[in-house]
Amino acid sequence: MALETDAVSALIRDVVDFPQTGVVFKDITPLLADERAFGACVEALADSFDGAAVDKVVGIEARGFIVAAPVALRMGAGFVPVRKAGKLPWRVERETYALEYGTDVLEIHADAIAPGERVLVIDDVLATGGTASAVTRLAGRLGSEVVGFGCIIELGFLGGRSRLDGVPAVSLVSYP
Ligand SMILES: O=P(O)(O)OC[C@H]1O[C@H](OP(=O)(O)OP(=O)(O)O)[C@H](O)[C@@H]1O
Ligand SMILES: Nc1ncnc2[nH]cnc12
Repeated sequence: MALETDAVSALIRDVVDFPQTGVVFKDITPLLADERAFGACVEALADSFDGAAVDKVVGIEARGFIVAAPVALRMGAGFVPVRKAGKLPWRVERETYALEYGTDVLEIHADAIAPGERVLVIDDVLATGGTASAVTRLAGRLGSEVVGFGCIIELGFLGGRSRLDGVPAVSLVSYP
């Protein structure tokens, strides 16, 4: 069944000047609260990478976890968390990155993905692409291949797709 994009975008709320002046924040909490629309997004993302032989789905703290974990289960793939600095208990690989409203540090467990495994990265939003490209570098350091990137919302005017180094990217609702 085709995703009803208009119904999904009607459940995304614009919050002006959050978390800082000049940013229009895309709030997905109304979408998450609608099980039909949320489920349709999960299904659409999983279906988009159906033939990609994905071993692991990587999700990014915090909002990315909400989307990536159900996508992983639906695809029959394992889930791997990428977390903000200092949250993971085991040995980590680390990347500093910039995003629309600041800089941050992301970490992944050094043994979370086996060399050669095929990885799908799932997040809620693609904005500048800083987060997605940092995660791609982390996965690459573990010797895995990033075969796709999927998200609910793409802020096209911030150009994030161009930072994905040709990794096939799918977004469900795009703001050009
Ligand atoms: O393409 P970018 O410019 O990197 O922005 C996209 C990222 O920004 C948001 O995360 P944020 O760091 O705000 O964290 P949160 O999920 O904890 O709210 C969003 O969930 C993406 O991960
Ligand atoms: N404008 C925005 N809204 C929601 N999440 C974001 N992550 C980066 N930019 C964002």
